[in-house]
Amino acid sequence: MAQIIDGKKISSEIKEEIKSVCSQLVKEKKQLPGLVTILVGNNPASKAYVNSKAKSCNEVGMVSKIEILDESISEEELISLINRFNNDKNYHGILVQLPLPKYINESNVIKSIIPEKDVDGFHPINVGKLVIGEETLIPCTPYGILELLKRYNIETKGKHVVVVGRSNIVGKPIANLLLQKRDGANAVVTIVHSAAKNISFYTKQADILIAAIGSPKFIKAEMLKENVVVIDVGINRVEDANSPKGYKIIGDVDFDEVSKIASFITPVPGGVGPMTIAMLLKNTLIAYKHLTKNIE
Ligand SMILES: Nc1nc2c(c(=O)[nH]1)N[C@@H](CN(C=O)c1ccc(C(=O)N[C@@H](CCC(=O)O)C(=O)O)cc1)CN2
Repeated sequence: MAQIIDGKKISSEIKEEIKSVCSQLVKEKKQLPGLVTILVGNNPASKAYVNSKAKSCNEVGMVSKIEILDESISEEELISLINRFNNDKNYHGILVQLPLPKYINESNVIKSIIPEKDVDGFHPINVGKLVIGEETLIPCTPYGILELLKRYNIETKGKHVVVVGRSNIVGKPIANLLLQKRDGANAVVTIVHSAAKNISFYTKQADILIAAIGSPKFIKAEMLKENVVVIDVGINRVEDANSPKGYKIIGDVDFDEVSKIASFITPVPGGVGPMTIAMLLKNTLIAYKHLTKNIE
């Protein structure tokens, strides 16, 4: 039976570490790190994530602001708001909750955030730095996966990591990070996606499997080898008549079957998800440090 990788526990530990840094800043009467989160429209899941980010900021002692904008806002108005925060010294991190309404060009919006405040790590300058192995703000979910592997002492050097999914938020950045030699994981990486003719051919070779496809229970035990490490990034809402909410969250991996053959596995919920917010706080602290030079 696989050992559970407890993202909830690790994310709490990271938040405690950040909280103690913020307490020290208070003692030294220094400015506190600040994060502004921008939400366009009223997608219930996005609203919940934004509230959760603000709550976590408050818990660790960071300054936090939520800007909720009507779905009818124009791209120009959104970018002009971002520009205001680009120049606001109270906020060191700016995050625009995704997805955006279809009529707003996501790429234009991401590019309008100055790279120094881009705590999502989605700006092309930060993406480029990540790919060439330079220090930068790393997208929160991949950063969380690296932290889980590190804190569970899971060796990646020379291991074959198979990433299923090629999104800009998870698949591409985690593949690049795990590939890195200098200060990196030094793994052998394969990216598989929906156009692959025989996905199992690739997944069966994985020492570490990262599932980020957005398809409930897509990864089955017979697609994997014994003792594989399984990281499930999927967050899929499926109907559940037994839940008061009417739905439950499940991952991209068939947890019940796969946990019988894996050596380590992340659950959903409680695995990678909580790490996304913990690493957002960490990125806000890193951005603060660079912008203010207030911490060694
Ligand atoms: N600007 C961004 N937008 C989005 C990102 C992102 O990193 N930046 N990621 C996702 C949503 N997301 C954060 O924004 C996020 C997703 C899931 C969780 C989480 O803690 N999940 C829990 C389950 C929560 C539930 O019950 O609904 C878990 O897996 O245990 C946190 C943050 C898309 N948008």
